[in-house]
Amino acid sequence: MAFASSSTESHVLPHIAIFPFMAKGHTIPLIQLVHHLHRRRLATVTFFTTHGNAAFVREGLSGADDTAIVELVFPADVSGVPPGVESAEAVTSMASFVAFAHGVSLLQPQLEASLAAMEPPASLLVADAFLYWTNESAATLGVPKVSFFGISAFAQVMRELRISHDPCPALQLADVDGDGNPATFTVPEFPHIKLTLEDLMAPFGDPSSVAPMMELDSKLGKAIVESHGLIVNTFQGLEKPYMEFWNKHYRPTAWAIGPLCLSQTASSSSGDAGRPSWMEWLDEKAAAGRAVLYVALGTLAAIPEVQLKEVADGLERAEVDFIWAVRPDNIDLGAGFEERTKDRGLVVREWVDQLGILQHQSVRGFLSHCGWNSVLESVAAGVPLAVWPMHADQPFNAAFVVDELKIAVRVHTSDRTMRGLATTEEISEVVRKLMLGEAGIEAAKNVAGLSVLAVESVLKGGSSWKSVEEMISELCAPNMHANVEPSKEES
Ligand SMILES: O=c1ccn([C@@H]2O[C@H](COP(=O)(O)OP(=O)(O)O[C@H]3O[C@H](CO)[C@@H](O)[C@H](O)[C@H]3O)[C@@H](O)[C@H]2O)c(=O)[nH]1
Repeated sequence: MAFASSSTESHVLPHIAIFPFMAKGHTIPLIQLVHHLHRRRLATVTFFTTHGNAAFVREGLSGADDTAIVELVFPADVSGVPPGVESAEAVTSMASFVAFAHGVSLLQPQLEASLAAMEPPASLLVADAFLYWTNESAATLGVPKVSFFGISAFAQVMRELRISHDPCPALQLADVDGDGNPATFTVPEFPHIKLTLEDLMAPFGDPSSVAPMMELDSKLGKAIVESHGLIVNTFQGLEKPYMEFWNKHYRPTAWAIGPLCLSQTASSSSGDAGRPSWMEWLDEKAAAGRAVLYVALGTLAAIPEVQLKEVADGLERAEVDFIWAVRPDNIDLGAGFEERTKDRGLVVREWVDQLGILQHQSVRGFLSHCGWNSVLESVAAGVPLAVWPMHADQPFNAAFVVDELKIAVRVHTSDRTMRGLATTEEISEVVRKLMLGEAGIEAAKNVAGLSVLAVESVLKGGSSWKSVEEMISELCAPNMHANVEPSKEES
């Protein structure tokens, strides 16, 4: 228990090495974790990245100024990875995502050399589950290792239950019902949860990539099991049943330490750049008593232009006020769209402070692809969602926020697959339901309650506040170095 509650400088602080996967949605929460550790003086941190990602990381870490940043050299000539690509956002298909994850694994010798030279030695390595090979590095150097995966406890549990029940063959043979709805699998352990084949297979991307993605998935699943712990960016008030289920049936021990987005103070997230023009635009909307929809569809999925034009038409038809953080920045949203909607809408083609936008008093709804960070930020800000899952863990998140938490309405594609088109009519209808309908009012009421719990969990004495301390206390104890084999006992 040497490092518990180390709020004074008289302790020798543990030294934590943190290595995120090179994708914004995976790096941002670990940057936020550094701010948390820094603010509470719980540890000193060395943060690993590559040259191509260093500017983003340095900006994110400003304010946590005693953090050491180590820049590794991303390997050149990785088959299937375009030259110069060092972040998953630039990867355009699941096949190249697998190649990219392999390219990242080639950083192993550099990581190990750096860890071996670290002074003082690392007390703990926190690494993304996509960096499955870091288990071996940590074991070689005698350092305990914690996995971070960035998904919800719900998705983490559903991922395991999918493996143990394997309902996919039966669902493949099942017919759609008379209304065209796909067959569902009822999760026996949580009978209120119903999942479709699409929900279960979307984590592996388009059908042609299923085999290599499953192989990667099993490597990272094994790496999680063989870690000394699992960090989950969530909080008990949101996901208690799933955290308890995980800790009862699976290993390693999982700690709920979020929402990490609330760890980053305003000064560390907005820098010195002053108030951006879109925040001033939102101020004007608030002054005029207008409710604004925020639209952002993630950093990873490359959404075809034809689909984004449907979104634009849908927003125009819905006649709601909106701010849309669109990407890629050069996308064409259709002739005259921005001009025709300029009194109601604002299209932003830069990186924005998403949490800042969601926390703005004028923002009353979020049309999201349902990435877990976006969901948590929306919950933290008390903003109800319209969710349109596209791949990875997103369909699990959508089922959770729509069916269980009742804080969101669902966007459906015309063929009910993740790759199908969400039409102008669908976008318009769902957005109006969220911003103007009964469903939106109900979702807003529910999310407001969760927002209070989110804030409480990260305040002094809150469940996430305590979990961070417990994790460090348990894993950075001096005797961990004598025996870093994770327990093989089934719990
Ligand atoms: O202009 C922008 C755009 C994005 N963000 C932030 O970028 C993050 C995006 O994360 P998320 O909403 O989770 O989306 P993805 O980047 O798509 O996340 C990937 O990683 C997540 C965590 O593992 C998964 O849940 C998703 O399915 C996966 O696509 C959030 O913190 C946003 O606030 C900004 O701050 N400014």
